[in-house]
Amino acid sequence: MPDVRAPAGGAPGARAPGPAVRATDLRVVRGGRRGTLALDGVTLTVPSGVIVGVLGPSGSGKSTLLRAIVGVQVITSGSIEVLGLPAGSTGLRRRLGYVTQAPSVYGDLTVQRNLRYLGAVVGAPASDVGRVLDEVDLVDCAHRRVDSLSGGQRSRVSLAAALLGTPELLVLDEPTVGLDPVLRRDLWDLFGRLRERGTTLLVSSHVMDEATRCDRLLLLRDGHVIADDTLPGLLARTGTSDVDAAFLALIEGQPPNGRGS
Ligand SMILES: Nc1ncnc2c1ncn2[C@@H]1O[C@H](COP(=O)(O)OP(=O)(O)OP(=O)(O)O)[C@@H](O)[C@H]1O
Repeated sequence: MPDVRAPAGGAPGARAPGPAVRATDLRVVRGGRRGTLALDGVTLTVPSGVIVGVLGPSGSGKSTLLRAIVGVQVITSGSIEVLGLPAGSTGLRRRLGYVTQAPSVYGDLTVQRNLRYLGAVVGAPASDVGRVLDEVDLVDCAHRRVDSLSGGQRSRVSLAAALLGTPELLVLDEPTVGLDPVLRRDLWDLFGRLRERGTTLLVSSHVMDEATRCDRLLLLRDGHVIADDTLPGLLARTGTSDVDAAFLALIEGQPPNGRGS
């Protein structure tokens, strides 16, 4: 299944008041009853109109948190509200864009046909196809089959699909994996432009230096949020000069498994 997304509803510029996401004491067990406690009492608020970086080591719960926010993850307890509605509500389908780590477009169709099809599914105007191709810098690849593209190009097609309909909240799970430094920079520039027009972005990464491009950071470890702060706030609080060092300083103050704060 491609990205579980939804195009923007309402008039341009009409944004939901209040935070984009509010989670309270969220617990998620993955893999059945005897499975893994992937999120363990997560409480957080994501303000609207900002870029929030969701950072943490592999297995810390980043994807699970994003899945819970877009409503594709069964939660065990707690609550999660997105754009003022319970996560997973039908009313959110047209207001969210979600890009997973897995390919989310059809390999045997051209880029343009994918976008036309996915745009029609979410009710985006036909003119959106040209706009999103331009935004992800894939105009020259419009008529190529997706399975002939490089990995980086393919992930930009998925991102283009998520931009169809101008969603209010974009949830991107490790969108820069496998991209070279130039493409990564271009993508972060695009995220900045999207933020300027009022979109809220939640972007997961385990590349800590991408933190410098975010307005706020959520640091996860073993299913816990160990920091929810701006980068300057985080560095000041930990007396460190980069996110890696801040992360280490935070976990050094915790018991094993990060069950401390
Ligand atoms: N389908 C699943 N069944 C059982 N356990 C799972 C499943 N998916 C994830 N988990 C477990 O849930 C925990 C959180 O995983 P999650 O994928 O959310 O982490 P992540 O921070 O996104 O990792 P990565 O950076 O490697 O993608 C991990 O312990 C993982 O092993």
